[in-house]
Amino acid sequence: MATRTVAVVLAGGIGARLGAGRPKQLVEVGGRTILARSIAAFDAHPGVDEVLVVMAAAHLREAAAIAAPFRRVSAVVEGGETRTASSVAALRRLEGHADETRVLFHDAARPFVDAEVIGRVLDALETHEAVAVGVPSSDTIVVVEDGLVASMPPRDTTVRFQTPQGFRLGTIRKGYELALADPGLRATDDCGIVHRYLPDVPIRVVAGDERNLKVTRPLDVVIAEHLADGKSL
Ligand SMILES: Nc1ccn([C@@H]2O[C@H](COP(=O)(O)OP(=O)(O)OP(=O)(O)O)[C@@H](O)[C@H]2O)c(=O)n1
Ligand SMILES: C[C@](O)(CO)[C@H](O)COP(=O)(O)O
Repeated sequence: MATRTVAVVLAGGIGARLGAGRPKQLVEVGGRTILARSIAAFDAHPGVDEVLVVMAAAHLREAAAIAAPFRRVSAVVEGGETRTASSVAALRRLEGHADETRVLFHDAARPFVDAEVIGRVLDALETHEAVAVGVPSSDTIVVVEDGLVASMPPRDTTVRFQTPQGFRLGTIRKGYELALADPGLRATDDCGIVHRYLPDVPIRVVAGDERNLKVTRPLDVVIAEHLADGKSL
């Protein structure tokens, strides 16, 4: 049987930083919810077989209604308290899938992910077990400890991570198995799990896109409306 590809759309957050009074993925930009836009990108991609949506318990019904028209959505499942817990909820749902399955984790809050970015991740998964998406930073990135600059990596060695992040299912399962046994577990993304708990697994970084922004704060909605209008950045 051909290797399957599952896209996990992580929509389990509450959008505290946006402060819209409801989860930001339920907010409309250009007349369509952020969640619908994110699901649509994967549902329409020829390399994706199945889309799994993870949503906060209180909004499962709204998410199911938004997901209903998309034919590749297999389920809308309840997430957890943190993004990490929502990724784990998705992995539990994928327990019956083979280790070689390709799995893409995407922030529902990035509604302008496009087919080229998704395609680059899938292509890189042919040769790598873990793949990240990055864009160059125009700012200098520094590591700060106790209010003091601890290190300044040369800017041309840094990128800003976006999603989707892609993995062979067996690899990310193993990473989370080790992570969940660590009482000090803290991670902001799924590549962070592989980097920390499976340090021998190389994570390939492919080019992202500035339009693939994460709607996080009110200014991001202004930019998202601009992009939804078909305008360029
Ligand atoms: N418990 C959580 C927290 C976050 N996410 C998802 O992970 C993505 C990135 O998270 P973030 O931008 O931080 O979203 P929120 O947690 O909703 O935002 P905030 O931190 O401002 O509350 C989002 O699509 C969000 O819905 C999730 O699935 N489950
Ligand atoms: C996964 C991510 O989008 C990569 O930049 C980011 O780490 C998510 O962070 P958030 O605090 O959950 O928005």
